[in-house]
Amino acid sequence: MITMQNVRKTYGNFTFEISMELPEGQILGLIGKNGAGKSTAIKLILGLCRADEGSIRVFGHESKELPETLRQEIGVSLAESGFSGELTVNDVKHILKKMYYSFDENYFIKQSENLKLPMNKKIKEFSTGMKAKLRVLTAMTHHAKLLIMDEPTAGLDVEARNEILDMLRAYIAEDESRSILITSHISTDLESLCDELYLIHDGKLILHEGTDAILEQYGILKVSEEQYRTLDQSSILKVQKENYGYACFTNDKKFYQENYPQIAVENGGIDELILMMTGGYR
Ligand SMILES: Nc1ncnc2c1ncn2[C@@H]1O[C@H](COP(=O)(O)OP(=O)(O)OP(=O)(O)O)[C@@H](O)[C@H]1O
Repeated sequence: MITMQNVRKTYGNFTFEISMELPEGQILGLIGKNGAGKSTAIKLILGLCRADEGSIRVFGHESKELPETLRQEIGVSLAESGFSGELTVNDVKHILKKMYYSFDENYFIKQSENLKLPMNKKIKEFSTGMKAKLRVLTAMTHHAKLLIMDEPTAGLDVEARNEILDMLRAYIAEDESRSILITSHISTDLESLCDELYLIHDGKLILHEGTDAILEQYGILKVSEEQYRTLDQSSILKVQKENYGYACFTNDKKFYQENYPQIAVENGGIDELILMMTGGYR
C-alpha cells in the first residue's frame, strides 16, 4: 500500500530519513515524541510536501503522481484540518458526495446517528470529541482502501477514544485488504489496534517491530551495579543509570527470566519503549 525507500527531507537542522512499508491488510502505528517527524511522514506520503531524496510509492505509484482514481481510495484525517466551523454535518455530507465517487450516504447518516453527531448543528458548536469523530467519519465514508490518520484520538476522553478505535477496527474487519496508517501519542490505543509499530526519533527510524512481539518479548531488567557487570548483554538494546543500578531494556525478556531468575524483569509497554529507546544510553 505504501513504500518509503531511503526518503530524506530536511527542514533547517531537522533531517527526516526513513524507509518503511505498509503492506495490504495491516494497521501500522507511527510513534515518537513531539517533533520526531510523524506528521512529516504523513505529509510526504500524501504529497503535501516534497522529499529531497528517495522514493515514496502509494498503491505502487509515486505519491506525487497518484492518479485521481487511486486518490479516491485514500481516506485522510489530519489533526489540523477539518471543515469550516460554519458548516453543519449535513453540509459536509453534500461536500463529500461531490468529492468522492463512492461516497456512501446511508452509511454516513447511520454512523452520524451512532456517533450522536447532530446533522444540523454548526461544527463550531461541536465539542472536541464530536469534531474528532466527524474527522474520522469523513475519512471512512467513501470506503477507502487506505486510511491515514494523524492523531485521531488526541485530546479525547476514554469513551470517545474507544468509539473511534472501534470504528477503525470495524473498518478493517469489513474488508481485510484495507490498511491503516495511524499516529498517536496514546500508547494504549496503539497497543490494542496496530499490527506493527515504527518508532521515530529525531527524524530517524530507531525501531520497527510487531506490537505482539513488543508486548510479549520486550522488558526492562532492573539490576544492581554488580549484576550489571556479569550480565550477558547480547539482547540489551538500551541501558539507563538508575539509583539502584541500571535499567536495561531487552527484546528477549524470556532469556533473562530463564538464565537470571534473581533479576527483576518488568514488562515493557510502548511508553517504556519510547522512553528507553529515545532516552537511555548505550
Ligand atoms: N513546514 C515546515 N517548515 C519547517 N520545519 C518544519 C515544517 N514542518 C515540520 N517541520 C519541522 O520538522 C520537525 C518534525 O515535525 P513533525 O510535525 O513532523 O513532528 P511530529 O512527530 O508530527 O510532532 P508532533 O507530535 O508534535 O505533532 C520539527 O522540528 C518541525 O519544526
